Amino acid sequence: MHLTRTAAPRTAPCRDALLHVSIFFPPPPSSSRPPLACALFSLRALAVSPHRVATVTPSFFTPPTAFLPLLPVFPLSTGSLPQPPSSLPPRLVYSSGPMLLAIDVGNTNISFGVFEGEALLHHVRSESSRSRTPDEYAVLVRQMLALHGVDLDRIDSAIIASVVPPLTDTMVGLVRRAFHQDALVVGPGIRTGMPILYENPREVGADRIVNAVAAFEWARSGVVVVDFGTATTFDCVTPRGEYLGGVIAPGIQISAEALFSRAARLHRVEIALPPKVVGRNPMHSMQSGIVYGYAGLVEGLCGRLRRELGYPCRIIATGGLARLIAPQTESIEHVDDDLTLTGLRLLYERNLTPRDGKTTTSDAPPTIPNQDDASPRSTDPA
Ligand SMILES: Nc1ncnc2c1ncn2[C@@H]1O[C@H](COP(=O)(O)OP(=O)(O)O)[C@@H](O)[C@H]1O
Ligand SMILES: CC(C)(COP(=O)(O)O)[C@@H](O)C(=O)NCCC(=O)O
Ligand SMILES: [K+]
Repeated sequence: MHLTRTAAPRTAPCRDALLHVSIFFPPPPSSSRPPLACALFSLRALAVSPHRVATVTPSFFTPPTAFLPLLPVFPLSTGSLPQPPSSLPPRLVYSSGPMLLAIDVGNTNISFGVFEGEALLHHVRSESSRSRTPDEYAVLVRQMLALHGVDLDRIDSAIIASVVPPLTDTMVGLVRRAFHQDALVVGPGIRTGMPILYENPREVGADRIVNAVAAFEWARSGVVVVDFGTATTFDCVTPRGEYLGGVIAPGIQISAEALFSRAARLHRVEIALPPKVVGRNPMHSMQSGIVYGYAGLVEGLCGRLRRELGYPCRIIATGGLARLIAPQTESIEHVDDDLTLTGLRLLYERNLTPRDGKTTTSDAPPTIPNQDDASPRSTDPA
């Protein structure tokens, strides 16, 4: 499908090591410094090593081409600014294009991701509070994004996946108030490109579909995605890219909370790796049960799923505690903290029209059926 969104800067997602830097400059007429000096000055002032700069997003640049001299700044800089190691060449991106706000509403946290093209530039989180109003969320999100240096005027589209029904409309309201846009909501009628073989596709959690879409894009084969959220979900995609269904298990944190609150002598412990499987105090004993017990749950379920599915499948994980559990398992091959946000971006792109670059849900058979669709099965031909 041809996309009409402004061509994206392509930056490899290497967020562990690299930073995305937004620098705010005074408009050229009022600035006494040339842009190149401004960039060096700003990075030094922020104590940012150029080694770690993945993208630089200059704001208030008019016109962008005036700042092309910035491009060779880091690779060529010598003297007080060190040369980047050859294994980590800085990837500088100069752009002032539109940005997409992706909102993932889980039962514990709401994640807000800002994409420019395929690059996730910023990621902020808030708790999933049902008592905040859309106005309160609008202020909160604008402030959080501004703190990250996001040029808020560039957010021209939004997509929401929510598994907390009362928060869905709140998020739609937030996007209207804060960004004057109508958000696309993942639900009945949107194109996913993925046939949904759940008995009743309307019952499956939007986050599970979003994860499945991103996981299949990653694997391009049969795949199981494990999301360590409030619940731990396992979602299976066939080698043909069909969503089959999966498993909902009690999440790690809520399982542990049940243990702490129901046993009189057990107090809350940090969910962390204990030194050994054999715990010799209450804290280590509980940590062992929680972490290794949960790793066992994951291994057991992945084995059963593999046997039942009968096709080779890759296994990818995401969610709050994925990085703690995944290394304790043999089945999980890869952890992607941003998998759900990536899935939201993919779904947004799949619902763009080539005509005007805005999303529509009307001109193709939906994958998540409308509420009045009597058929329980989805047959997206995409
Ligand atoms: N960065 C983190 N480090 C440790 N625990 C986390 C982190 N993020 C989330 N958690 C824990 O993981 C659980 C699920 O988080 P999250 O993935 O945000 O769930 P949901 O999508 O259901 O809102 C929560 O209980 C939270 O305490
Ligand atoms: C299973 C879930 C509770 C997971 O939510 P999360 O842990 O991400 O907050 C959510 O996807 C949900 O409410 N699903 C509806 C039921 C289903 O998917 O079958
Ligand atoms: K989630």
